[in-house]
Amino acid sequence: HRIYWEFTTGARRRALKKQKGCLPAKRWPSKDPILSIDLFLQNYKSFKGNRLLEWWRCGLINHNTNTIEMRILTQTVTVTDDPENIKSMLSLNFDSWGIGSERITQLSAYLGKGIFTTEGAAWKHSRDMLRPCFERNQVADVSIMEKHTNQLIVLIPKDGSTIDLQPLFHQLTLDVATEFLFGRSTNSLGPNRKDEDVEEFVKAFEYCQNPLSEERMQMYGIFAAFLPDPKFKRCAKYLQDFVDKIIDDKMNEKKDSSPPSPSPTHRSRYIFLDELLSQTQDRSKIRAELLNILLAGRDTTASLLSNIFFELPRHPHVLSRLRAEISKHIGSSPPTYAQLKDLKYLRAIINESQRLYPIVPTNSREALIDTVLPRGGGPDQSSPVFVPKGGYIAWHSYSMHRSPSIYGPDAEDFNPARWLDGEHPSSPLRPGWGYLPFNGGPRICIGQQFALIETSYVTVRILQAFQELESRDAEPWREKLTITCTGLGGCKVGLGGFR
Ligand code: HEM
Repeated sequence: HRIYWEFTTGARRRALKKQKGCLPAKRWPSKDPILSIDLFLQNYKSFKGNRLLEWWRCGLINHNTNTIEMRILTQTVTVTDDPENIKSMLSLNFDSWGIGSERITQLSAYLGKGIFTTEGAAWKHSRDMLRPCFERNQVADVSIMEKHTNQLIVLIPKDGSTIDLQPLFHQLTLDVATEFLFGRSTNSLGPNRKDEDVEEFVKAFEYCQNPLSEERMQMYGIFAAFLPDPKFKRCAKYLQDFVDKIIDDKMNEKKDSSPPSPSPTHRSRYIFLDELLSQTQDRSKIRAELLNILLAGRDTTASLLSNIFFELPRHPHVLSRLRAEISKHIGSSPPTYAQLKDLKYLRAIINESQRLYPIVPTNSREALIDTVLPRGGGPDQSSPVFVPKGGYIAWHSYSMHRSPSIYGPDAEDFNPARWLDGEHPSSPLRPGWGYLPFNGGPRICIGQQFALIETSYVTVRILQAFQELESRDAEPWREKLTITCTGLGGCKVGLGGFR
């Protein structure tokens, strides 16, 4: 078998390496030459201490490289924060890379088969069905956001007492996403809210996204990752039942000859759930598509809002400049889409927040065929690196976004001015593939514009409503890493000067 392999696959690989001039990437040294147990334990300890992202970033810096190979237990992973390598995987060489069998297995277990868990024709079909939701005229209709943001503002204490905005942002983005995509909101912030159902749903989603929860790590320690998890199954079932209820309600509404329209704006909107129901009656397919899009649209924008309101009160000059921009361009009335697009400083704040705290700070792809990364091999890391079929590459936007070679010596500071031409030594800043909050290439985030408008809308409305914003948390930002990343301590603030 080995001789046959050397003459076929082996010979093909050697030829490819020679043709492209491939050299091996640096290897992260390990005390245990077989399973790298020491590296596994260091990863585990960093994850448990909520500092895995920093640990990886420091690893790359300390090894003086942007691309490094690491063996953990039975798997070899190449970690890179080199924009050229990321561009090659996500765009130039897109067809050679898949989202990875591990991701498909893990996410399908609770989401089913949808845009996040499929590839090829099935993925394209899901994406084509979703695309009309995010056309300009859909995203520009900010009326949905007004209603839900008002409901959130009602729930904020007006006397300046401390409130954690993070859970409220999670409810808000769920309410907005369900109304936008399904034509019917979970309305968890509304006056007649059925809190318990939505709370359970959010908890179940969070559990499934983070099977290595603190609860399980405390119970089983390092073995948590390898033991069966009955709670995961219960949570996955809860998610399915919750979404089934939305589907049933919609079907019943359709059966009813004169359905009460929830809002006049809906009649002209493209509603994703309506489109799904017109294409298939297969409940598991509909459910999977809904859960997939909820994974994307829910906690991502909530985490971004939470990070922005974490930073704003810590930088009074940034906050007052933003207030000045809002009063100049909008005043105190609800903003329009066009006005929001005009807020250059707000956009710089959003960019800066996503730079320092990317919501998807690390991601991976699996080689579908023998292929190469353009850089990272050899003593100066400038040669291509060979990646065999099945090889895993993890890229690290978190460390790329903090790289002084792209953002200058103050890369670790929160400074929105770096995004404004002429206001920072590294200006004009054009990081290209060195800035990737929404990914790039054919699988770029389809909800990017929607997320930016929602974030801008909510930020403006809260600042219009409250003249005072204070941080009530002395702790620095720390990561809470699941498949996305949010601030561990939430977003504790005091809001006053209500008008
Ligand atoms: C700040 C908010 C958001 C961030 C940072 C974000 C980021 C991302 C990233 C990095 C990906 C690529 C994932 C991968 O390839 O592995 C992605 C994909 C996606 N996002 Fe977003 N996203 C946000 C908000 C939204 C919203 C609000 C929606 C929809 C309502 C959405 C829908 C999607 C979808 C459907 C995909 C899958 C695209 C595909 O595979 O073709 N996202 N997002």
